[in-house]
Amino acid sequence: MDDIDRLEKEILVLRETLRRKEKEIFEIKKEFMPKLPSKVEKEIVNQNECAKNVVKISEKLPKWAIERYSRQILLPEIGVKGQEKLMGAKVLVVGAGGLGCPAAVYLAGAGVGEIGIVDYDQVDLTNIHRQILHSEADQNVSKAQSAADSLRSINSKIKLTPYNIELNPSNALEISANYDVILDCTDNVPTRYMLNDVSVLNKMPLISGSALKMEGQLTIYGYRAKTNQNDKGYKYIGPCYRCVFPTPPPPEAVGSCSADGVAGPIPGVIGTLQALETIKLIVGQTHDNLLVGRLLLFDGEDMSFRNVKLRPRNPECEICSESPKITKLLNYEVVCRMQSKEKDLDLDILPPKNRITAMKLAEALKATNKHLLVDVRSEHEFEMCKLDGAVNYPLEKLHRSNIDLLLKDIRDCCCRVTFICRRGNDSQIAVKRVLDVIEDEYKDKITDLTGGLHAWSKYVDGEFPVY
Ligand SMILES: Nc1ncnc2c1ncn2[C@@H]1O[C@H](COP(=O)(O)OP(=O)(O)OP(=O)(O)O)[C@@H](O)[C@H]1O
Ligand SMILES: [Zn+2]
Repeated sequence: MDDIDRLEKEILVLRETLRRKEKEIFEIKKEFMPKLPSKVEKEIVNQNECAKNVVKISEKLPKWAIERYSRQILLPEIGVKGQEKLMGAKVLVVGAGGLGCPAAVYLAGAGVGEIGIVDYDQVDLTNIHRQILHSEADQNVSKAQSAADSLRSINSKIKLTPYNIELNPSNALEISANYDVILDCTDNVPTRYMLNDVSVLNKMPLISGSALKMEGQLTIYGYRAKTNQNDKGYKYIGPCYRCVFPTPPPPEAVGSCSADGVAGPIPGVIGTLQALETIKLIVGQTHDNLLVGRLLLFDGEDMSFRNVKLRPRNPECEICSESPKITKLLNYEVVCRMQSKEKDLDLDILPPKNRITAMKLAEALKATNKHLLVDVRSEHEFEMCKLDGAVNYPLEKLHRSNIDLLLKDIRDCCCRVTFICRRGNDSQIAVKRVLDVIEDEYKDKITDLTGGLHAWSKYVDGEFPVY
């Protein structure tokens, strides 16, 4: 009996050992088995499903896009949704110059789905210090084409359409209708008014930049936002360009890069910020964060950025009011009384005897050294390059009060006098002013150099710089 008891006890101990060993094996196996969801674990699974939804959205963005644009997708301001919007957006950049080049670089870099670039001009050596999409090898190539080629090398995943044409009232509405946003990167008043009217008529925001000398400006015109009060669903928040500037400025008050100069980084800063505003607008930032109803002023001399409030939207505005007077595009060169393209037009205000060609002047200068050359360009330009022996009387200082000094020079010289400028128009104005006051005996001896220093460089001395 004792033996039976002892054996039964041994079996119990062995069973206990077996259970323990089985538990150990179970614990080891559990590490490699999927967990069964508890209540808490179920919630985690649900969250993961939400995460899966986010992943599902981001699945619209292919791997290459997530990798390529990751640095901006990481920003809460852009994120996956913002990137999708950027990739679906169509932006028209008008002008592939100082502003258009940097603006387009950042738009292409950000992956804006379609970029149209309009410019009628060809690349010139004087452009390259600021128009960063063009290189020396692109001289005389269409700017629109050169810009599109450079942008393609920055981002081959986007659609680029170069328009090697002048945007004008006959084509502007049709071309821009293919886009969501317009960037005004041009340099002339008629085109500014036209782009404003295009923006209002086609209901698309206009990101407007300008840069001259050491200063730049930036704002957004024609910005509309969703509203519930209105059946149409949208209303204007800020002004349009006409609300702020109902009438064009007088032609003489308008400067240009070719006449007044510009430091390359100025349009670089403004064009870059045009791209930033465009990106913010596309990803859906509200007007509080955008330059709507305010103008950003950048002064490159003291490095200040200022915001000034713009005039509010004009309820009587000719184009963006409830009952607009302007319902189609106009002839903006006539309305603004100025040309959109800088053309080498001859003022032709002098009689032929008071004009001399570059070739004739070269012969006359060879024949005698008693020929006074009066250069009426600015002191700056005169310092840049001048004809041998020329004296400088800038046109802006050539008024009745100080013209006497010049008349004395002419009388003392008692020989022929030729007035010179860059293209041959200011020199005619100077000759006219002098002819109006000088004695008759000197009148036949006074001429202007037809076509100015550009003609001198073309017909006499190819080494003379053209700028
Ligand atoms: N209506 C228009 N259609 C197409 N392109 C335009 C229009 N108006 C202006 N542009 C373009 O806008 C660009 C403006 O560039 P930017 O201000 O740097 O001046 P630019 O004309 O290249 O140089 P510069 O004044 O020194 O000769 C130019 O390339 C010009 O050809
Ligand atoms: Zn308006």
